[in-house]
Amino acid sequence: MEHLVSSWYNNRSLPESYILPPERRLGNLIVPLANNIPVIDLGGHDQTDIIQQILEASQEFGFFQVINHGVPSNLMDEAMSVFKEFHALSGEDKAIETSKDPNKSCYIYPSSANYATEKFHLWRDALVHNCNPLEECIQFWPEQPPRYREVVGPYTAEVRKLGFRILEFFSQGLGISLGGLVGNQNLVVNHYPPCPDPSLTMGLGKHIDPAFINILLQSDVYGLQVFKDEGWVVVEPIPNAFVVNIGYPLQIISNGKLKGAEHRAVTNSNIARTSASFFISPSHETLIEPAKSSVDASHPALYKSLPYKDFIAKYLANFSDSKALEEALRTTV
Ligand SMILES: O=C(O)CCC(=O)C(=O)O
Ligand SMILES: [Fe+2]
Repeated sequence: MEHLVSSWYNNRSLPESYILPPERRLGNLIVPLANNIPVIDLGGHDQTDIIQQILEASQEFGFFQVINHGVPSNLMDEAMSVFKEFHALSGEDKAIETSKDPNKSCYIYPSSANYATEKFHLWRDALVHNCNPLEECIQFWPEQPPRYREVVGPYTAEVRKLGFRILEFFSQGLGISLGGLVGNQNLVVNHYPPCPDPSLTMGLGKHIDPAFINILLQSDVYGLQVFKDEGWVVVEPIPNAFVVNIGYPLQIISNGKLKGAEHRAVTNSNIARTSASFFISPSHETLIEPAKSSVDASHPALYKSLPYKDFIAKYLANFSDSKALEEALRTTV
């Protein structure tokens, strides 16, 4: 646990191993606020209209925010509080609280999970655990802070319901049933402590998620950025909203119509930022391929057909190079 950033960062200058290579540095570039990422009201009754808005946002940005989504705001606030309390525990306590499952369905790591081999480290700690089936997983979750399970259990159950509702909108919009293809549902609680020099470091580098969708709880601290039209824009935190982004599998299933948007999380020097990603992913055997409804004579299949586990192997092998990943997944015609 000694490598967790939160275990050692206090009053330290930036260690060399956290400094990005020059071509990846942010410098003093000011990134503008994204003023047109759609905020979709899920409280309305016109399902066709909601589906249309979700599809348009996913085509244009791969990102949208949702409000009136049904997850109680006090549950969101309490979940964020216990996530912060968890990351404030000592390294020793974090080790104890994440070692309850011998099969390691709950774990914590610094940086990118490739700490030993990566060229530079990220300014981030991540707690990961499974969320489904809840009754089975919850016994392996942290018991510190004392309210962790009591709060995060109902929180993940509600976010899961929301996630399946959004997947159903995609299913109707794309003409394919996604609900039956779901496998893993897990929570990743990211923590980015205040950083001595945000211009030289990265919280979470540019990536497209490998899940169907991510339902992200951002705190009120800025840090999430999306790549749009050759530039980065900031996703503004909106009280009580969730950020939803689509991952590569939906880009492939929609035959490139929907966009798995590239995004990253930057650090800041004043205040810690905590975010919680709820990923809904395909099962290992699910064939990730353009849906028949997305392919016709004028829209030939752009992507190969791969079981999700093979998709993941290609994803991991090309993690740091999005062009190489796209090439590895594309058909050769
Ligand atoms: O911290 C954030 O806002 C982004 C998190 C993220 O992209 C991820 O967990 O995949
Ligand atoms: Fe992500």
